[in-house]
Amino acid sequence: MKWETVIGLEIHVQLNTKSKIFSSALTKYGKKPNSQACAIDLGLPGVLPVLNVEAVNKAIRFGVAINAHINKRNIFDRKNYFYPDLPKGYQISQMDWPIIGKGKIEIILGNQTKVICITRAHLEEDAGKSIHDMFDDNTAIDLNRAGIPLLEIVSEPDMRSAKEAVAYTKKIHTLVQYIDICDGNMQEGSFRCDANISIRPKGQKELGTRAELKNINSFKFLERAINFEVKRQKDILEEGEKVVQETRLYDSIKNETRSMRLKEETNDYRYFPDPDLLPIEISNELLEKVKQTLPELPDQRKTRFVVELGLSEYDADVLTSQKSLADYFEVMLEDNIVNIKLCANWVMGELSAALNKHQIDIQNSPITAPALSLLISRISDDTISVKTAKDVFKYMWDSKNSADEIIKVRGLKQMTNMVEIEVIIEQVIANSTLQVSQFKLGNNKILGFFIGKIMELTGGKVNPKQVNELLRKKLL
Ligand SMILES: Nc1ncnc2c1ncn2[C@@H]1O[C@H](COP(=O)(O)OP(=O)(O)OP(=O)(O)O)[C@@H](O)[C@H]1O
Ligand SMILES: [Mg+2]
Ligand SMILES: [Mg+2]
Repeated sequence: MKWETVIGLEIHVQLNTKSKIFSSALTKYGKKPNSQACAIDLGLPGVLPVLNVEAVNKAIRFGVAINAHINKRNIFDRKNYFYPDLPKGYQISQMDWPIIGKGKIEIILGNQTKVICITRAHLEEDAGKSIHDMFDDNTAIDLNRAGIPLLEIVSEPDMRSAKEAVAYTKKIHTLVQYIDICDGNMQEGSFRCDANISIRPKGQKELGTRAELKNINSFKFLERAINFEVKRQKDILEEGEKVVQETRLYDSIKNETRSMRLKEETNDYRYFPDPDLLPIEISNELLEKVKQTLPELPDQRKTRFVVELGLSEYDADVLTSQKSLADYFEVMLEDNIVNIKLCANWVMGELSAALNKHQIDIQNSPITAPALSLLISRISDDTISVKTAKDVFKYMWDSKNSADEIIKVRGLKQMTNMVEIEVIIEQVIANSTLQVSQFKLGNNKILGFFIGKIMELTGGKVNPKQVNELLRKKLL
């Protein structure tokens, strides 16, 4: 039987507000357990939640950025369930009237574009955290996370493969950082997703039964978890059995998913409007204001890179996939607008590789954008060859000295004296009679041999293009 995979994602975006959504407790990550939880987060009797307007503004920013419908009147509901990390016995969320309604996200896979519909995005508070490994057999609860504002973005079941799900998630991950509503830190859990997966016979309209994989916090795990789950469900159906609707956990070490609990139905939560909170009313003025403060969005920036800077779609896509990467690149162009393509290549190549290898964010790069820009100018003005530039880059990385200082101190400037270069070329030709005769017999590849020798003798300090031309002349 041919099966079709169906995926819908719930992405939890932690909004980067200073204080919590309903209290003034701070939201900093990594603080001492329970040092950032106040009476409101604990749900003690007699307290009242007070809405943090910043969280509302940030949710609206998302809605405006994806051009979604915004519910100008939206309502907080109580979602009731018992769990030790939820002291109130309910989570404040939004059910029937979410702040953001329908919207769309466009993803690109290879050379195909696909639209993924967004069902809704609602505001809610995060729960606390159970700590199982600190007190022997006891479990402790840290409520620092309780009450941190989340925007849960729910997609339609529109994705058909793990790759599409990853592309969609990455797109949202990039966007929320561009519009500065989330720090995007997946390791710290600021951006995580639940993947709902089902399969159905190809051509069938009705959806199959879904399993929900909770709290996935890396793109790699998302892809692996979905692929594992799809295979598990296929095996079940092919055995003639039924998939059960349940919540599962992805174990990244064993690369498998395990059942956590049967999935609750919506009505198990006994949702009802929170009587402690007024509906949120969004005025046209506020909407207008948010629109005006929105920065250039990733797609717009990408288009500008293609149209105005002449970059390829691919390069523009890579460079704009991270706001900080695109910012760095644009600072380089301030002094180097003639070498756009070369700057792009160095950011995506040498620099990204070094940052990756040392696990450093581009904001903390030991080589700043103006410094790299200068290095590139030294390639384009023929002071050094590309090969030498790669060495200079390494010295810059380690020493933080400028390209010019390094070139000077290490004597790396390219030889420009043609007479000297000619002498070396003639010397190489004179010592390579066999290779010369091979060249004369039509073996053009042998040129590489000569170039290699010349590079060796000059320590790479010659311009390969010049050498190539001269060499051909001398060999004829
Ligand atoms: N049969 C299905 N196969 C795959 N995905 C599905 C299927 N049915 C629903 N989905 C997806 O599951 C997600 C459901 O999220 P939603 O927040 O609406 O409800 P929930 O998961 O039941 O509730 P909760 O927020 O409590 O986890 C959506 O992304 C939706 O597209
Ligand atoms: Mg949900
Ligand atoms: Mg869910």
